[in-house]
Amino acid sequence: MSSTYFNEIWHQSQHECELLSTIDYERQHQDVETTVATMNAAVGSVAADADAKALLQSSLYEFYLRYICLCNRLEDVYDNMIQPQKRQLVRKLLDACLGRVIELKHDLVNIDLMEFSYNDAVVDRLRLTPMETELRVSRYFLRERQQELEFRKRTMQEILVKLGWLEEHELEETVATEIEAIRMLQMHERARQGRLRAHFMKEIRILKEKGKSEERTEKERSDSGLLAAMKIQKMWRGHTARRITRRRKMEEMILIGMLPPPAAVLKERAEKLEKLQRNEKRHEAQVVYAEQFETRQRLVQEEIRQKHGASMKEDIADEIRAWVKDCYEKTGKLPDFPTEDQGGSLHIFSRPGTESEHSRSSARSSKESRKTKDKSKSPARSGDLNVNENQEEDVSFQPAPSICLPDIRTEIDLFNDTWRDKDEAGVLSQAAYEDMIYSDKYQEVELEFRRAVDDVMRQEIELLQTAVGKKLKKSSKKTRRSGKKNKKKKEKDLTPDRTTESLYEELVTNGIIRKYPELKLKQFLGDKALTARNGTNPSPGDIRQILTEYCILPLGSDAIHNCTPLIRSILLAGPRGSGKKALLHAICTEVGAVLFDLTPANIVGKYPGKSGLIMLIHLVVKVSRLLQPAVIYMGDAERPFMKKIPKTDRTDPKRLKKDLPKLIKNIAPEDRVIFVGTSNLPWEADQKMLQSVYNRFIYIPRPDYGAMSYAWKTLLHDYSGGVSNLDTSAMAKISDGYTIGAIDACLKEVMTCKRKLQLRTQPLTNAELINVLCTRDPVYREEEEAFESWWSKTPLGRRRQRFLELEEERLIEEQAQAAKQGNGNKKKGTN
Ligand SMILES: Nc1ncnc2c1ncn2[C@@H]1O[C@H](COP(=O)(O)OP(=O)(O)OP(=O)(O)O)[C@@H](O)[C@H]1O
Repeated sequence: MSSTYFNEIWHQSQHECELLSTIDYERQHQDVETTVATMNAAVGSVAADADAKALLQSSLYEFYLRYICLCNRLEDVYDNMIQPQKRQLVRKLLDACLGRVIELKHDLVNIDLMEFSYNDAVVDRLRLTPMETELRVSRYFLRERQQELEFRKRTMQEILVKLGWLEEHELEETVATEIEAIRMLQMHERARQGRLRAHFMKEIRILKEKGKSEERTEKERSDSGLLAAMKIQKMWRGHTARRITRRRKMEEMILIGMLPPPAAVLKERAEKLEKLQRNEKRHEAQVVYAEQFETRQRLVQEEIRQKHGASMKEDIADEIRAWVKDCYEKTGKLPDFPTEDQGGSLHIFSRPGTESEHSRSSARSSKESRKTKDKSKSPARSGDLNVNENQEEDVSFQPAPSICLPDIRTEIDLFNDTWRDKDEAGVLSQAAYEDMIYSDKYQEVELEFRRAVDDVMRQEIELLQTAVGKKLKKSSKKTRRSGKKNKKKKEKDLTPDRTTESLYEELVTNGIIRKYPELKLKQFLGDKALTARNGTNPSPGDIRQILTEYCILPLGSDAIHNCTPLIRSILLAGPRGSGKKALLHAICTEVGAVLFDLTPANIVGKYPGKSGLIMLIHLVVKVSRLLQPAVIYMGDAERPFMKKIPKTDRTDPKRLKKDLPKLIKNIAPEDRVIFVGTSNLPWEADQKMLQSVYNRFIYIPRPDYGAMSYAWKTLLHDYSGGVSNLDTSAMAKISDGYTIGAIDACLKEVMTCKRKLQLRTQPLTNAELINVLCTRDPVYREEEEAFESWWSKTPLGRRRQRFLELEEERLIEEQAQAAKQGNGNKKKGTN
């Protein structure tokens, strides 16, 4: 597809984003106020309350879905667009929209009091398929860090080889040259011809020997030869006709989708598709143009500095002096010069060109302060559901004010000012526009010089004030603020003289940082739910989406992380084989994170003693901060908080009990680090402790029929190479209650190398799989109930429970009132 196509999509998306954000903005400022007022006023009225809530939910859900579709489109544009200035803008808009999706998600969780939100009516109204509502992980997370990730991978391999845990040849990726490949082909072809010739000679020899031994007449021999030839012909013709018919039938079945294509064809197709998607040429062009853009920016900036620097400084200084003089003449006093925080001399003059920049920068600074405020104080946007008891009682569902919407508006304004009406007809080059580089850099240089001139002017005014006899009052604000900063306790660095590389090597050597299998999130099989479900029974697609929103997006981009509610830790709970570790690996793979493993069994005997433990925590916190994004993992997350440890357990799981809450608290709001725990038995832990460590609790249930059927089909195809045509729907029904992990293990056991070779002559039967499957334990109803009951005791579960109880009480009250009224009316009627 051409750049013009993506340009068009971009313009359409901008237009839609403008519409969407305008309505969203208005809704935030008017709709919510009225809705919340209605909600608060309607304390006694069940119907009004429920209506208001439903209205708000459906409105938020609609925005949520529309933003998701928009983000997917913008992501596609960003991946394919080449022009660097447009890419810059699309990237900012994409990040802001992704941030808004996450904000809306948090609002929905607050309203639904469930981690998963559904609203079939909205999906139906927007005419969306479940696939369209799935948020895509941005490809730029990995693509723009490719070199860094490759370097890190190589370093890890080298360390592992040095330790002797990996074979050296695994390191070398043998890429054959063209000549080597031709030589190899020639060698094999000669060998093949040699084998054929040997075979042929052997047959001739056998025939000769036969001829000698059988003494027959010439006629007999020719008759029997003719007969034999006819027989062979007959057999061969029959065989080829059958083969052609079979092939045609197969092709027809594949064409109409009744059979999956053979593995080789599928692989070829997937490779072609991937190549097409990768669009390597566009990506190479992006890099080239981006480099050109950077070089031009640097050169233009230097040129402006040299050409206009002196006159710019003079003009600014003259302007300020004139202002001071003017003030002195009018008031008889020397004015106070605005501080740098206030914007310096920009605060005094609203110059064209500089004003917008100033307003934007001040908007940004105020936004930053808002962010820190929000992340540290406001529970509504903090992402932490472990609030105190009073808040737990609070079942109001007020959406929090958005931090991302102003960002979206800024980017839209920028687009409207610069790009919307730009005449690009006939412009085929994707190079950056020089005039834009010039004006951007001019403003930047002017700001830079203004700051320098402001400093000088401040000193000048100070001198003047002392000369006039009035001492300058120092800004008390600043000193107070710096005093506050100094009060902040700084963490002690236990390893000040060590390089990041040496710390990394130490942690890899000790197995704390570990290699993980590369697994994409889409490899976690299963679709999104087609219809609304209850909160504890999400589909695999819903789980993929929530982990994208809670973990992958904030870890993948700084911009998204800074504007979304902070989630420091998450607990994945589910039965054995439900894919908890697979999801952890998918999170790491999608963002290229470094994985720290603090599973109790993994740290046994490492960093012994109290000082050792302090060092371990210090190293994990420090290195994870240095090598962001990072995931700190703890398997068997319930074990540090278990009330009773079995005597057979020699892993000392309580070792980290006291330090875990501290470790989580040490994850600073600006760090792209997340703590992920997994557990099969979360109810065995002390719930208070568990809830002091984890911000979110996600239950991963066993798969439903749809996911199971899909998993059987996919896994069977992978294991058999597309040869087996087993009835997977029957298997999905039979294996109801098992996890996909159990199916995977079962297939691994049945599909041995020998069995795979026999598949063509001896097709796979259901009985073979069932025999192995029934040796494994399914997820029993009791276990499922234990998970559900455990989830209902998590902070969100408790809030939901409380809300349901209140609803029930109100409903009973309402019914009682209705009954009273009914009786009164009856009495009136009889009187
Ligand atoms: N939805 C799924 N899609 C694809 N593969 C899955 C899915 N669920 C589980 N698996 C596969 O099942 C196997 C076991 O999964 P995994 O080890 O992640 O489970 P787990 O929940 O961590 O188990 P345990 O609690 O026993 O450690 C893995 O090979 C994983 O890829």
